[in-house]
Amino acid sequence: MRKPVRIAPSVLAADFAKLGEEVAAITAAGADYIHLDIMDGHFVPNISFGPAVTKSIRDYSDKPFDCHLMISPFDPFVEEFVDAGADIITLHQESGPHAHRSLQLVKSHGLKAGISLNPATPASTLEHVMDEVDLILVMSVNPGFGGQKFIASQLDKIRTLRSMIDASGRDIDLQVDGGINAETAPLVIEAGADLLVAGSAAFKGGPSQYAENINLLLGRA
Ligand SMILES: O=C(CO)[C@H](O)[C@H](O)COP(=O)(O)O
Ligand SMILES: [Co+2]
Repeated sequence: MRKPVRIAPSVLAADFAKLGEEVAAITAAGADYIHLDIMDGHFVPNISFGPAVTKSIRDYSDKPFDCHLMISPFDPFVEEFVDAGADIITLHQESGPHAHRSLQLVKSHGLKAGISLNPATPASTLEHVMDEVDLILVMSVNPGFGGQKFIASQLDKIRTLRSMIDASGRDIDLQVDGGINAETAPLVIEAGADLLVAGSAAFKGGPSQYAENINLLLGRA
């Protein structure tokens, strides 16, 4: 049976000068997870923030911290994110040669382990790690920046992954990230996604708009 669709607002689009308050406000507005985009200026062409900032905002929400690590190497930083209060840590399939080992490393800390695919990476690359993953993240933009346009070719990949997850019989979240708004959210949900990341569309208009933004994305408006 399909899980209810949930929302993980990305704080990349929040006001960084008041990040704690922003996290509290988006939690109160109905966020299911808090999505944290970690960028290193090496794996992706942008730098965001790291474990120290993650830890500093941990107490502003009681929702799971969903850490999307766009970094290479990945393994040496896992423990710092565990200590910072991460609940889910997602690596990129493309960020190193040992994804299976990296997933096991995350799980060895008792956390949920996710794996993400860039737009050019096929679903089939996950065939042999299905037993290790708790979350699969389909990037519907090239990672590195918020506010980009949704890449429609990823809908087929979402459908393929939905079939792979259903066939596995395992409880795996199917997350989509990048360019999610009121127009694209229904498309990815129809294709099989059950966890939506939204940065710009969740945080637009300031705190008074956050609940309305989330309701719109989840089709409740
Ligand atoms: O991982 C990301 C970028 O690499 C972000 O989570 C994503 O881009 C969210 O921003 P938006 O909803 O504005 O596209
Ligand atoms: Co992200």
